[in-house]
Amino acid sequence: MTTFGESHGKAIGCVLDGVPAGLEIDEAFIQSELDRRRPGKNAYATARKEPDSVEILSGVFEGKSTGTPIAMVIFNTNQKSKDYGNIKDLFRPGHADFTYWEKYGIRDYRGGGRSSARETAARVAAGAVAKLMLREIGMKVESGIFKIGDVEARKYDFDYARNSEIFALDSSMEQAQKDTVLRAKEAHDSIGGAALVRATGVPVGLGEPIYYKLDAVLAEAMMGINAVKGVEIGEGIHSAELLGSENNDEMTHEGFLSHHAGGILGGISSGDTLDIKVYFKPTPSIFKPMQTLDIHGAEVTCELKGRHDPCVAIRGSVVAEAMAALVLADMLLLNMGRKMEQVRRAYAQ
Ligand SMILES: Cc1cc2nc3c(=O)[nH]c(=O)nc-3n(C[C@H](O)[C@H](O)[C@H](O)COP(=O)(O)O)c2cc1C
Ligand SMILES: C=C(O[C@@H]1CC(C(=O)O)=C[C@@H](OP(=O)(O)O)[C@H]1O)C(=O)O
Repeated sequence: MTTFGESHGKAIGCVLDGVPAGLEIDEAFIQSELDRRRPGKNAYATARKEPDSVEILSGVFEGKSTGTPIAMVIFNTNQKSKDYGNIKDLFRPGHADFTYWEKYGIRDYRGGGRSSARETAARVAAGAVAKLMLREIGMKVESGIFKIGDVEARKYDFDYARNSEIFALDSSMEQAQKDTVLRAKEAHDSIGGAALVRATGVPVGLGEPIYYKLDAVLAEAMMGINAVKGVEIGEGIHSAELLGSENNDEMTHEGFLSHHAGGILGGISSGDTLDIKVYFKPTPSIFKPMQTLDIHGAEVTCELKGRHDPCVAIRGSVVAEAMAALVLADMLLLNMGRKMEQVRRAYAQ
């Protein structure tokens, strides 16, 4: 996948290459995935209202993939770029303004340009196609928010079906998480959070033993999402506190007796459910005055306008799902023909 476009430009989109021919492309499903990530839906998201209607430009004929690049476009409709005039010459603390300016010497300051997570809509469109492919072989990728600020769900048991309201299932926990977001928002501030991405139906054998380990590739894909600051697989950093006897997943004919490895051993999927925790920092653009520098090097106060998410983890979790689906789809294709019997079968006369 490659993406293009800026937050306040004409459009954003993606080109997805390598999709096998003959995959049924359910456009309604792709749109429904975009609707889950779409901004402007509720009090927990940025107020920027974008329909995020996706249009397929190529690679699909009579409802099926043709094996050629699938290009998709989403037009921007609600930029309100005037609100960003006051950040033209200054660097928002915590955002990419400073580094883009230093690196390129030119910056589309309207809503962060290319550094805005508006771009992630295109990833969700591509991820939806990957999900369609995974679906055909019984794989599913879902996510839920397990932590907002210090409000953390103890058991990660989400109602994935309510996928536009992705908080913990436990209703008192969900309320506490929602209250935490609204409190931060009312204080003109923002709050961090974390999502659990879960893939089920994953076959044994995805991921390469050394250079393209499944956990390494997933971590790179997750860290490539705006505002992601940490990724854990399975027990993750907590495993550093455990004894081997506590952390090992013992095996029986019924399967693994526990789930600390998170579905990956030696960089290769074990056939167990895949568990990836993705940690998002708080939204950098907040409505409290902050000290910063301008492009001339003067110390100035940054007072922001514009429309921003109070907690990026909520919509970010949908992006994390898309990235996981893309990685898994890649790994499925990479895993073809790794045994001579598969090669013989594929080329049998
Ligand atoms: C779904 C999503 C929505 C986001 N919304 C905002 C936002 O409204 N305002 C903002 O300042 N940052 C937002 N961010 C985060 C910035 O895009 C990100 O912090 C910025 O590009 C700097 O990159 P870094 O945090 O990875 O260093 C969002 C991130 C995601 C994943
Ligand atoms: C528009 C979206 O989210 C945006 C992500 C974002 C950022 O800095 O990441 C900043 C805000 O928009 P703008 O680029 O206009 O400042 C958010 O509204 C979207 O997700 O579709």
